[in-house]
Amino acid sequence: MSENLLEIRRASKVYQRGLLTSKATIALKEFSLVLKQDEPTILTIAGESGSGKTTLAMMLLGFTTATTGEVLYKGKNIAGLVGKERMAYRREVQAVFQDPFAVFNPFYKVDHLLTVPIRQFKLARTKAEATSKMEEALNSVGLRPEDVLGRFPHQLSGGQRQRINVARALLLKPRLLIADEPVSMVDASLRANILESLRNLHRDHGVSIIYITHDLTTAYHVADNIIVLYKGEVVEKGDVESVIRNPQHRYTQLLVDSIPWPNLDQRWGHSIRTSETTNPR
Ligand SMILES: Nc1ncnc2c1ncn2[C@@H]1O[C@H](COP(=O)(O)OP(=O)(O)OP(=O)(O)O)[C@@H](O)[C@H]1O
Repeated sequence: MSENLLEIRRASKVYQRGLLTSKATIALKEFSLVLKQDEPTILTIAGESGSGKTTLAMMLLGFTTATTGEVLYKGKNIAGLVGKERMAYRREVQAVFQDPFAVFNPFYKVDHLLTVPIRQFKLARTKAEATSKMEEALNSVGLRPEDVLGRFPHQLSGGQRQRINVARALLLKPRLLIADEPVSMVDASLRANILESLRNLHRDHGVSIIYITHDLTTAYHVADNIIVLYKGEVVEKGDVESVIRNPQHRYTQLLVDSIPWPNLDQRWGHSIRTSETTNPR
């Protein structure tokens, strides 16, 4: 029997009242999920603003804990990981966030973002090995090392910065990548490129990806399966093709219908998915 890479068991997150309100917010309600170790997949978590997507990402990365329920990584509750296991989890579960600028320190050259994990996780024994790993990671996201290394973050485009983030994740050879709106702040012309880097990460290195987005178009191009969240609850799930072509829940229907599919498809569908047709519905 295959061991689970990730299992979320009925996780809920309740934010207690804020300064101006006495109401508690249920950001996520009894959310469950299983990803198998030997079946790498790309799963989209879709939903509009406030549906609980980021709360889920924060929970998976251990930045916030579930109010009830649990998150297990390779069978162990992440809240209880210590020592080597915690280190392995921190290395094997990586994230790429929405704002490609936020993770960079403006005072360091972009190399810093790559050399820190190499040092922290002891990924190379010599400087030459470190350089070759960095170059390999950059090449695999379609960047030429000579174009980006030695530069400061503001000297790069948003698309280049986000691809460096993906390269950083790649360097660590994660088992699971949490990509929270990774292309929503990137120029449309570069989106396909970055999403393709993510798919390559999945295809070539067996990385499972949880792709969090409000945008069903990119989800359709990138993901195998989808879970639709509405106000913290799962309203629909299944393989992305069936859910988008034939949405059952009213909310998913609204999400699908609000998108001008044909135009978006024509522009960058084919490089990412080979089997699609022009209009999914
Ligand atoms: N730290 C917090 N304290 C109180 N309420 C919060 C907190 N973080 C999120 N919430 C609330 O929880 C709900 C879910 O928020 P969350 O950020 O997970 O949604 P989201 O789907 O990621 O939205 P967006 O796409 O806008 O980022 C929202 O109603 C939000 O206001």
